[in-house]
Amino acid sequence: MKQDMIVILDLGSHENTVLARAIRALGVYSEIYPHDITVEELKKLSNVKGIIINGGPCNIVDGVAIDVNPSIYEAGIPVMAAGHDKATCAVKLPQFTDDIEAIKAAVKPFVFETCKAEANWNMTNFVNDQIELVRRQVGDRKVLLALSGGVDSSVVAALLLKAIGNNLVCVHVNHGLMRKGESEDVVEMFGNQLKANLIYVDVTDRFLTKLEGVEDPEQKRKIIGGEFIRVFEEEARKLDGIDFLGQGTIYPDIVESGTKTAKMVKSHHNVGGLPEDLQFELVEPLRQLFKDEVRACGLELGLPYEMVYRQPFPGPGLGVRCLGAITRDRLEAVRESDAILREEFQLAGLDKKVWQYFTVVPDFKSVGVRDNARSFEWPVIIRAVNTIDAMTATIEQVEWPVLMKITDRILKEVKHVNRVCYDMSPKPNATIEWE
Ligand SMILES: Nc1ncnc2c1ncn2[C@@H]1O[C@H](COP(=O)(O)OP(=O)(O)OP(=O)(O)O)[C@@H](O)[C@H]1O
Repeated sequence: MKQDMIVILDLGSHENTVLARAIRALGVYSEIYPHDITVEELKKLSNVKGIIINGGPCNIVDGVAIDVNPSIYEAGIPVMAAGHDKATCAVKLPQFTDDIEAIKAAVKPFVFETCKAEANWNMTNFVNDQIELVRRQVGDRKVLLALSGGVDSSVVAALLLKAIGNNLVCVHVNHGLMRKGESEDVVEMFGNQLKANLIYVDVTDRFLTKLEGVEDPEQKRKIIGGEFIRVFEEEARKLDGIDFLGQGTIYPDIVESGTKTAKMVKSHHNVGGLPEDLQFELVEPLRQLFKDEVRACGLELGLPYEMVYRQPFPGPGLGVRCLGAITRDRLEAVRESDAILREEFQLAGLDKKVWQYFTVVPDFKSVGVRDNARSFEWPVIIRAVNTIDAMTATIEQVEWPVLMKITDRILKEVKHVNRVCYDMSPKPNATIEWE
């Protein structure tokens, strides 16, 4: 890492990541470390230009107020504290809020005037650094990567491809629960255009057979996740001489699973659950990036806008939008109606505005009329929500004519459907997904 860095010491603030993002938005790289880091550990990090002690409400751990190692004040690195009265440094600020612009303004003088940090954090430098680091780590050995077509694994794939070319082996599993055209796009982009070493496995029948008659959402998720690992494992065992596993781990995954004051510890993002005898060393080139930086990195690597700004998609795919026990006809209805919704949202310019939008097909029918005769068919439910952090969500107020056009197309083009509804429920009380 050649870039200058401001180190944030986590003293129980909820805003550590906002602070890190604010500093990075100023063009200076920043990372969060536990409050009790030692001077020796600090000195091992490259190019540390300054330290910000970030105090906050969670600074009592197991009944004891935590504090930084006093020797860090003597490390010869400028120190600033926010929301920490006991700090013994010259610059002290009140506790930060989550307003990124306000934080940027507050820390700017410290970062540039006191620490003399250079604004050299940008994606061109990052990509060049990572290519060098990956080459150093991997040498001429091989890396296996599970490539979903999602933002994270796609950006990892593009980066590793630049770094090690055909020593990267990508595996894309089509479990039959992908959106329309999604697996085809992965093959087109990575297989045909970028000429990656791509193994494409279509295991639709295997997944749908496993899922037959399974109604419980948790059970469905478990089967899909478990079966995915089995398929991936089978493919991995067929290959020779793979030492590394590429992963789309990003910085929030690291922070959430690693800080000492965090109340909620989430498990590390990975292709978890691989058997122990399949031992790989990990290659995680995005582990320093926030999601918006991952997207910027993808663009820097030349991936198309639609791919890096793809809306979030649940791991179990359309499986949790085909409610109850999955059947092929309803799965097809979800896939086709979702494709129509995406097309029409794009035409109306809503694809760049709405955070997540999709359709759901429940496992009950209603009475309708088709060709002058009674019909008994499925409804399609449209959902379009906005959120900042996925903890709460509001409903997009889609213009009536857009909804009418989508409804009209779904009723005409999607088989076995006679009704379209719009889900008006915010989170809470509803969740974003139905299952
Ligand atoms: N169908 C698939 N084929 C190959 N790999 C997959 C598939 N689904 C998931 N993966 C792998 O599992 C990882 C975690 O999947 P998850 O659905 O949680 O995606 P994510 O965290 O949104 O990441 P991504 O943006 O890469 O999809 C992915 O990054 C990818 O490596």
